[in-house]
Amino acid sequence: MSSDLQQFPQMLTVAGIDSSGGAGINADVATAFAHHVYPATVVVAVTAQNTYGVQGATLLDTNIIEQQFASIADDLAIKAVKTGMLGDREHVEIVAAALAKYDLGPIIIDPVMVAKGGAKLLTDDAITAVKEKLLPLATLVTPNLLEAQQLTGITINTPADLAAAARALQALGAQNVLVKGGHGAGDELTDYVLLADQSAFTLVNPRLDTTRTHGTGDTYAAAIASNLALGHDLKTAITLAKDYLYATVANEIIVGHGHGPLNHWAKGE
Ligand SMILES: Nc1ncnc2c1ncn2[C@@H]1O[C@H](COP(=O)(O)OP(=O)(O)O)[C@@H](O)[C@H]1O
Ligand SMILES: Cc1ncc(COP(=O)(O)O)c(N)n1
Repeated sequence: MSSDLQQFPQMLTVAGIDSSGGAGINADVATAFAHHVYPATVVVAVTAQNTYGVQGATLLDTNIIEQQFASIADDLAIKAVKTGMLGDREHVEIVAAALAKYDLGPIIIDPVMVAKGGAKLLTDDAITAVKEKLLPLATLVTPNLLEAQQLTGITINTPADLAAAARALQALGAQNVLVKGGHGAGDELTDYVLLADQSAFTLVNPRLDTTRTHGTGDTYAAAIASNLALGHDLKTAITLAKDYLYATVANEIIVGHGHGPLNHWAKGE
């Protein structure tokens, strides 16, 4: 049973733990399980948070982060990796170095900067490191509108701005770009995808009237990584992930009293 072909599909999430279970690594693990994909984890940060906000965060020692990567790379057969909360410049650089060192399959970079409640999950001085060290490694980068603006310096008001920002992210080194539209105005939310071959498409869905959106970005990127680990091509992986994400928002579960978590079981089985 040593052949790679016989290995169960495996993905890796490199991110922070959310004590309330709805975002970060917790969301990624739930998403991978829902896709019948085995999740491994490199814990970068531990947060104290709930559906009201983030009450505390600690970044782990960089040595144990490097060791987690080495342990996983020595044994598992990771077919796709995603990153989430990385905290500060030093941790962005450690993670980028490990992603460059090991072959973990396609790399999905979710450039998490600010939590739904407004807490900063990435220091300002780390943004340059994200641009210079992480984006050149990215098979796909998945910023929300605010993150796309921060990374490119382009203010996004129109579809033309959105396309320009996606092109600018490609110019920074990301092969493919998904700008998420959850922070947009109006009744419809539009995600914009620019692929490596320069083709572009949008994914449009109605805005659901809910505050239970804690962990949407993490869940989306983890679903894409899971679909890639299952062998889907990138466009299919994104499209299937969007359907999954929509179902997790549409089929509410009641947990907590603020921005509640998603229903990761929404697709059944
Ligand atoms: N209220 C909502 N109804 C339906 N889809 C939503 C809602 N809020 C967010 N989403 C979807 O979740 C995805 C991620 O949302 P977004 O807020 O842009 O990113 P992030 O969670 O990283 O801040 C997007 O595809 C967006 O369409
Ligand atoms: C550990 C961790 N990682 C990521 C997020 C972002 O999730 P959201 O934007 O939905 O609050 C979070 N709140 N906590």
